[in-house]
Amino acid sequence: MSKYETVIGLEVHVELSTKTKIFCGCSTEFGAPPNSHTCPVCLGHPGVLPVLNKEAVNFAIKAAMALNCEIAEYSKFDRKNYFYPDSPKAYQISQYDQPIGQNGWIEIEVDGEKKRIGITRLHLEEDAGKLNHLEEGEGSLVDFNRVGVPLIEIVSEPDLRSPAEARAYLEKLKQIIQYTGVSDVKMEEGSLRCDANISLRPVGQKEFGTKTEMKNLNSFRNVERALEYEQGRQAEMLDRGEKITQQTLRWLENENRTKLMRSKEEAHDYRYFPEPDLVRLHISEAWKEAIRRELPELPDARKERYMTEFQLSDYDATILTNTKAVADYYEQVVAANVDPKLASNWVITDLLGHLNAEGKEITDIVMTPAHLAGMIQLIQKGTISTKIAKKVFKEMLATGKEPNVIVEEKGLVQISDEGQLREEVTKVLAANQESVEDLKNGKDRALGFLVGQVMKATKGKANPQLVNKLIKEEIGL
Ligand SMILES: Nc1ncnc2c1ncn2[C@@H]1O[C@H](COP(=O)(O)OP(=O)(O)OP(=O)(O)O)[C@@H](O)[C@H]1O
Ligand SMILES: [Mg+2]
Ligand SMILES: [Mg+2]
Repeated sequence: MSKYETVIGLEVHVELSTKTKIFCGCSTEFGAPPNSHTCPVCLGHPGVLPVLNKEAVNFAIKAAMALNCEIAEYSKFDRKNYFYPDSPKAYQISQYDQPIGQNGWIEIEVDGEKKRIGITRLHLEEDAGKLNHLEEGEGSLVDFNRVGVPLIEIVSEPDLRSPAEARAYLEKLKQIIQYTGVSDVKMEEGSLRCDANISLRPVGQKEFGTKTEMKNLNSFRNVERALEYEQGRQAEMLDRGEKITQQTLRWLENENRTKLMRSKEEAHDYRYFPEPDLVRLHISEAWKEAIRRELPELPDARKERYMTEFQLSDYDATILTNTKAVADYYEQVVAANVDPKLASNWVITDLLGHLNAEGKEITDIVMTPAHLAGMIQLIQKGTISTKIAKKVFKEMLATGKEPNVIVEEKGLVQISDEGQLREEVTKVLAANQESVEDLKNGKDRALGFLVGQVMKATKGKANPQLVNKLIKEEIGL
């Protein structure tokens, strides 16, 4: 047992997938040539005025609701002043004392234990530009395409107690946001970013210790690693009797350590003041209701439903509801009147297995849910065996053709004709006398072998149950 307790709070920035920026009509598209999506408003030219993008507000409210936040009746924007080359105005329009959402929570599960993590606030703000640092001494380039892309910042309570909990929180947060559809939450494209705050305190102490904040965390794995590193560094300092100073640190992934960026500023350093160019927002009950009606069923509820409605295990239901796209796909398969458990097996083992191996998303494939459902129906009806179905499945993925067409074209219909199969069985038995003897002497494994031989002889098309029965009949078991 460590003598210190770890305390972690995360700040997560999520880019909203509106078509245009938060205060002007520029496109938010990712990957455009540098500075091609800019205008006098997002570049902060003199005399221009911001116009609030209503969709960004709708998205922020939706996300806040999904995170169980109270939605403000009145919300306003504030200027956060700082100079840095990524910000052409030298201030960021953000929200200070009246954020869109407050007092929310999400539930995480680590090592089978469930825990609620509080969400202090969710506010709207504009993104900054992107700096590209050249070689040492060569300077930096700035790309303002990202300036003014709408962001929500989600600040957690310092409720997390380990790097593993921090990771579980991030995964859950990402999942919920992704379900709401307000962002694509891709950390690798920067549409989800995380700053991690961490402090240690002697076990049993009430007051929190002094925290440090880490930036430049570009994957969930790195968030966890950086927190583990910083937890160790702080513990060693405390062991030596040293004081932690409040600092902002940069995570150096390749060196597996943090580096000082700056000693941390306080809120008053930013000279926050109300944004004079934007009116206060009034979020009426009717507005809230309209958005609440658009909220989809969220991951936890959906998982519970899969367990009760489809009788799936906790494990299967968790995997199927991990992303909304997969859950939707699965449900469309089930809706076409196929056995939910069988559908679950095909989606989890075969479909997700394929996507994993190919590094693809479910939206990238040509096999529709109706096709998969059709194939499972062919198994249920006994038209094809499970073994043949694997071939059909591959073919559906490769060509996007309907299962019936594939079965027809390739002549894959299962042989269930007793006469025809008995002929095959007799041949196989004659050619494998040794196994026949083994089977007579009670070696059951020989049966599997003999069935396998018949399957082979029929190129997998024989109905295995029938072959089983016929072999036993022929041997007289
Ligand atoms: N002693 C502490 N140890 C660990 N985490 C803490 C501690 N105190 C606060 N935190 C966490 O630090 C985060 C502070 O985020 P917040 O956005 O409020 O402030 P900030 O980082 O100072 O502001 P900025 O947005 O300008 O970076 C929260 O997630 C909070 O839970
Ligand atoms: Mg913050
Ligand atoms: Mg911060």
